Amino acid sequence: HWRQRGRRAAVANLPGPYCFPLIGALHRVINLNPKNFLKRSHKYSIELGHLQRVWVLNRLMITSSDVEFNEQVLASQEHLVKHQVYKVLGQWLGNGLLLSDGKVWYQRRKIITPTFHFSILEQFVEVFDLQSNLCVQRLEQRANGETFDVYPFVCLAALDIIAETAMGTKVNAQLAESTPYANAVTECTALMAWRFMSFYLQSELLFTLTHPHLKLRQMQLIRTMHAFTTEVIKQRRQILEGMQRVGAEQPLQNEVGGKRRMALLDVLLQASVDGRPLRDEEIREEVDTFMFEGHDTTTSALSFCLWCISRNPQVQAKMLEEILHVLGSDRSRAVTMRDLGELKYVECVIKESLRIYPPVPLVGRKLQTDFKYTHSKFGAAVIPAGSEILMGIIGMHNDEKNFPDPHLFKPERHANSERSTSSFAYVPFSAGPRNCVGQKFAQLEMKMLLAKIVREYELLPLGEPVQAVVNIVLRSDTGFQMGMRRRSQP
Ligand code: HEM
Repeated sequence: HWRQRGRRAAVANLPGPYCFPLIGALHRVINLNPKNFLKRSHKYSIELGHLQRVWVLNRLMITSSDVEFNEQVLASQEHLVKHQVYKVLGQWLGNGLLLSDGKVWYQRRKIITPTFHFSILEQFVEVFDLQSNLCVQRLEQRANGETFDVYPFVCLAALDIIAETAMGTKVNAQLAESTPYANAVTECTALMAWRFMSFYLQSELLFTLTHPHLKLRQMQLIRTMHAFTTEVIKQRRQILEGMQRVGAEQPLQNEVGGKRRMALLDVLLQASVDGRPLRDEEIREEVDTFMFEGHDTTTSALSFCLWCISRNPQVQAKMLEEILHVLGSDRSRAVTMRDLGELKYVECVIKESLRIYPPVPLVGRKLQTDFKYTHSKFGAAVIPAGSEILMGIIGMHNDEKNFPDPHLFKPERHANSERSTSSFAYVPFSAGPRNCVGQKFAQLEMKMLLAKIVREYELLPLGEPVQAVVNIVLRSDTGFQMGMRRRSQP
């Protein structure tokens, strides 16, 4: 119902770049790429402030690293539809929780939230423990004091972990005989990350027309992944039905190690919406979403965190002291959920790394209805329906108004969770109704891997510094370079 003139008047209270007739500020977005995105956004933010209106063609974008504004968007129960940029992932993830909206999202969120219950996470800690041991073992080849990139090691560990917990199936990403599925997940993630940051490659049509061979490859990869998850679901459903027929109390048995352990998939198989169970295709969308969201983000988080630790020897020493105190030095003892709960300083280290390098640096919404807000500087106003809102998590986290000396790595900031500013100034997992369902899962997984790696190896400040780039999730253009040396056994 908004006419162009009305839309302009509605946001006239906000600053923004000069907009040419018809094209608007196209010049500002057309040559954005993963490498220059963060620098440019920072520069624009200094020039014009944290909250801006940007017209591109007839699209109205509100870019905001303004805590007051973002709090109202994130906390809203109404403005939950994702920005269209996420559509790049659509052919792989379908209507999974990350991309869906409306009733589908609401119903699935209700089913999925309890899958991350404490008692289920506790079983996953066993998977974290065993897969982290494997990661530590694989790092041995690099513990020679020479520079290397830790990213591939962490990525495969994260993939193994999410596959085993989400599907109850091993994909052996960390072993030599990795499955085609695991390879397809990593290749497809990289391909989509590349498309994500290009203004025109986000469109499926333009991508197909300009890169037909890559489109074909993308289709092959998606086919491989869908075939695999579909088969896992089918087998798991058969087992479940078989067990239910014989009336077993604990219906599912994990084929690995003979332990009874639920997978996220099992919860989905047993769930129903409006009295009907979820169809295999719907379940597949959720499993695929976990596989993507659950490995790419944690890989980014862990890689940046390890890099920060390697550059801050005092932090590392303090971590080691806590780890040895809580876990001891006996490598054969399994680390439990309770142990992880006691690693308070490690938790602060993770939080600080997520502050400086949030794996999801920005989140976007597309307004379906008008968004009314009030702001201490811009007053009470409305952003018209149809507008796009891009919220810079990384901008808020690195703003000195929210965190003094924002570039300093200071885990102590988080020690006594006192905060002078709004809790919405620190949102690595987003906030409000569409926050991350996997937050607890991710924190436990990270604690386990970091604690085991730091207990075994000293991380050395070798190689180039990280250079953050936005590739769906935050990555580093220079990799995550460091050295490692085995610690003498205490
Ligand atoms: C350090 C690791 C992680 C970070 C920083 C992170 C961050 C986020 C953020 C910021 C969002 C909101 C995205 C948006 O609004 O566009 C989100 C959503 C989501 N995350 Fe995570 N995440 C992490 C790990 C995980 C893991 C391990 C899982 C699954 C096991 C997971 C599953 C999801 C799902 C399903 C959503 C969509 C929720 C919804 O829209 O209702 N995440 N995550």
